[in-house]
Amino acid sequence: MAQLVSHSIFISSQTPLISQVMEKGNNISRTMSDQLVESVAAALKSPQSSDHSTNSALEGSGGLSRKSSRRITSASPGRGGKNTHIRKTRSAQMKIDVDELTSGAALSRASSASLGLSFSFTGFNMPPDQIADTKPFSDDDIIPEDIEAGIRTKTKFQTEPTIPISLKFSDVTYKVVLKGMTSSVEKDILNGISGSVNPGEVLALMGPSGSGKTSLLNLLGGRISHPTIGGSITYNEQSYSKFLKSRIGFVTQDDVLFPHLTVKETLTYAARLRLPKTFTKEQKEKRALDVIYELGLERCQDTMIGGSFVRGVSGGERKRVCIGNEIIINPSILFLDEPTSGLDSTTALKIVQMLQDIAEAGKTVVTTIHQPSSRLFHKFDKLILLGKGSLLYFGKASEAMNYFQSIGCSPLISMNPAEFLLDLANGNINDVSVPSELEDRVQIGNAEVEKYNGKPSPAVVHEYLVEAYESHVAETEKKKTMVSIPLDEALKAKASSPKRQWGASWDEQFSILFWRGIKERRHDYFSWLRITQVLSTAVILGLLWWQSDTKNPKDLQDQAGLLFFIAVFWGFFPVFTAIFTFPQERAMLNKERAADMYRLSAYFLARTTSDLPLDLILPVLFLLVVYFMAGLRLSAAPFFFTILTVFLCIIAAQGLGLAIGATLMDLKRATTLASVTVMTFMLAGGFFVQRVPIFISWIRFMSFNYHTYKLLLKVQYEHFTPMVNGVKIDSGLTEVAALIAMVFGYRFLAYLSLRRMKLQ
Ligand SMILES: Nc1ncnc2c1ncn2[C@@H]1O[C@H](COP(=O)(O)OP(=O)(O)OP(=O)(O)O)[C@@H](O)[C@H]1O
Repeated sequence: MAQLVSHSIFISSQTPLISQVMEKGNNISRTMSDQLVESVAAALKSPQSSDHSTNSALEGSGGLSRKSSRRITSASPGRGGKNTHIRKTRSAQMKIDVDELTSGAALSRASSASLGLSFSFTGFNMPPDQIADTKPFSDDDIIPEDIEAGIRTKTKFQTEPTIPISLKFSDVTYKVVLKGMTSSVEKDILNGISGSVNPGEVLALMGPSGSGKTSLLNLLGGRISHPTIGGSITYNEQSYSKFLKSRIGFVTQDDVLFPHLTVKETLTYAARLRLPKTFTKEQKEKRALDVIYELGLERCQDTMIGGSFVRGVSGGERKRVCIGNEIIINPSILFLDEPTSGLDSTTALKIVQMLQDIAEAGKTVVTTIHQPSSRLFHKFDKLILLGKGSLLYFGKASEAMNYFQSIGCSPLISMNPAEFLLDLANGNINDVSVPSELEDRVQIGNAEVEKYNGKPSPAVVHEYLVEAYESHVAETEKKKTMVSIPLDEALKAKASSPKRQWGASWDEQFSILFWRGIKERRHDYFSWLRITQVLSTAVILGLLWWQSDTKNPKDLQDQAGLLFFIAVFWGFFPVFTAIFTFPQERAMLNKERAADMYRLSAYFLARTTSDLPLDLILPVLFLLVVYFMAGLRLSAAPFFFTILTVFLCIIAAQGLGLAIGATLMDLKRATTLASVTVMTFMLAGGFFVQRVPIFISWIRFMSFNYHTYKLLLKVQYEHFTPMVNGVKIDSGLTEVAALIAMVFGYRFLAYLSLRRMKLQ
């Protein structure tokens, strides 16, 4: 019954729009409008099927109806000022009128909408081919007139219901301690920032470089936890909880992506790791495809992302992949740090338009933005203007200019509002009229006055703006944000649940990360450079020790030298490749762990084992060449044991590299430490020096070169001599045990270091 009532309300709220669409039939295709009317009529006749039919009428063909209605509103004379009103009327279930929020009615409407109790969500039901027909975000889609009018010809971003989250923050402060050589100083990054943003809204954080936008975004997104953070940040009136990690999408300023994965692989792996367990593998893969089509990435879906050394997709496409990575989970809140930086104005407009669409689907969107064009500026619902970490304005973006006018600051020439606001925030008042109160603050005789041609200095302007905001707006806005918003208790409880939500089981996480690792690094392993390096070393060794024999002690000593070199070569190589593993992936690991994409143990095991199959192919090739060219013991068992010994050495050495990399997380320091360690292990390896002083002899037992060398001697010579070059040949069990202990011990150390890094 409730559904029926809300359904009728919905139909009636849409009726004026539908009739407008019909009246302006020349703006949309006849067929589409006919379909629309038929579907609505059918929906009215059949309440049972109404949800779906109305939905499909307004959403399925909705791309056109919406577009048409936008055109109508923008084309209708005398309606210019009502554009936003009509947009809001249309998406009444999603969009919340800020003023209404104080009564709480709008949020409950938005929350019920987001929970699927209304009609506007269709879920990701459209098959990709149909979505492709609508061409939602292709570069070819935007027709020039539409760009001019700031209108995009696409369907809205559509997802299944999500938990609506209202974000409030009050008096947020943040300071950092800067440690100098002799003393430490505290630096205030944010000084008492308050504001709020609700489902259905886009909040833009604007301000000059260094004003604190990224810091505020990170705090709001739960990305910084620091004892020096003050004030309160709440999500649906509750503080940050682990559950929120899976409900928050966070697009960082730098694009953190794997360069060798294609767009499709990137999004598919993200979907498989992040979407809830309730989705099947096929559904997750379909979601990835849907996002590809939604973001207009279909033409580059099989192109590698690329990076500094690999040519890949364009900057705009890469940014869209980053956004796709986050919207794939259908987040309740989406945070974006400078999503349009470095993009041309058309691409930037497309991205901001998409954010607006996402917000209209009931999500909360917060984005920092550097210098938006006026077209972009008008797409934001709310605005925070920061200057040197202080709040200069918070409120509706559309009212920002009026506010500054009301405190006596207005542009003297026509300018983009964003440019004007940034000038003010920078304290630059050229081409800006300022109130006499501000001019009176210029003190004659002050050295600053000369410098700024008798105008107030940037510091004075900043002070005036902060005071003006405090006295005119701050209290009213704070009161508004203090108003409690009624929300379903079950939802509240869910959003504040301390429980984490993993998208995949541990086994699945391991398997996905394992295959992702292999795909990402396949190019490294099968690079001809690496293969040539190993094979050429093998051939040179084979030629130098060509058909060596062991008939007399001198020949035996010579051949033992080859065995020692093999032990050193396969100890050195893996350390220096493994060292890069974690420092190189640090940004990705931080990003993915912050989003709770997987357990650290699954990542660690997958990352350290996915290299193994490929790492073990090269030594086999190497030994096939060296073993037979150098004429080592020709029999199946010794050959097999030689390979096994080298494998063990490689895995132990890799462990050391992983531990050093994970502990230091800095390539320069890690390579320095590794070169000293590897050299020490080599010198203590038993070939160069036999009579090691007793107080330092323990170092041998830590050297994988020493154990590998001893095992290789045993495999080759145990049948005819008990000692070679002063090294005693024994059962080999101690060496095997020592190497196995290193394989696990070093890895355990690396794992602990990664855990510690997370705690930091
Ligand atoms: N951990 C930190 N240690 C020292 N200084 C910091 C730290 N975090 C932020 N800052 C400083 O705080 C100020 C605000 O930084 P933030 O990155 O938030 O600015 P922003 O407005 O996002 O700048 P941009 O637009 O250039 O990205 C800067 O001066 C920055 O150097």
